[in-house]
Amino acid sequence: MDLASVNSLSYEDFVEVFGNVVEKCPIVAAAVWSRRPFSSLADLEASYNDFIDTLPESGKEGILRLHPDLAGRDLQGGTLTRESREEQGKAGLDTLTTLEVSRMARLNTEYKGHFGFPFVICARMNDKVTILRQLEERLG
Ligand SMILES: NC(=O)N[C@H]1NC(=O)NC1=O
Repeated sequence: MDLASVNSLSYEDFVEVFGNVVEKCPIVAAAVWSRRPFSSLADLEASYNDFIDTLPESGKEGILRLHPDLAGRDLQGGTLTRESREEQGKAGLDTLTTLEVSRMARLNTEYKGHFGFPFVICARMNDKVTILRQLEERLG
């Protein structure tokens, strides 16, 4: 889809295409549609970033809270979005041992109890070793 096509999308179609750029937050796409026409892909990306940056802390925390746990019940239950399924799969989180799943669940629960939102990391740029290391480091 070229830029002219993106800029000519109805807001319904724009949300259909770009609604999960921010995991489970189609409202961001619905809001960003108002900023068209986009002069480039970078401009579209910047529009997303600008919208999120202007949210109050509670709004940013709300976006984090809609992220599925890594190797969590959504992955185990097959209810991840396509994007998250691919991302978590690339990190090898879909082939953890039972013991590793339990350890992730315990650490995720501890993290959410401490911070009030889930541990969020770019899974496709990590693997199960670095993800577990980062999770433990952030818990201190
Ligand atoms: N909790 C968390 O980081 N989840 C997201 N990260 C990612 O790359 N894919 C996800 O599902």
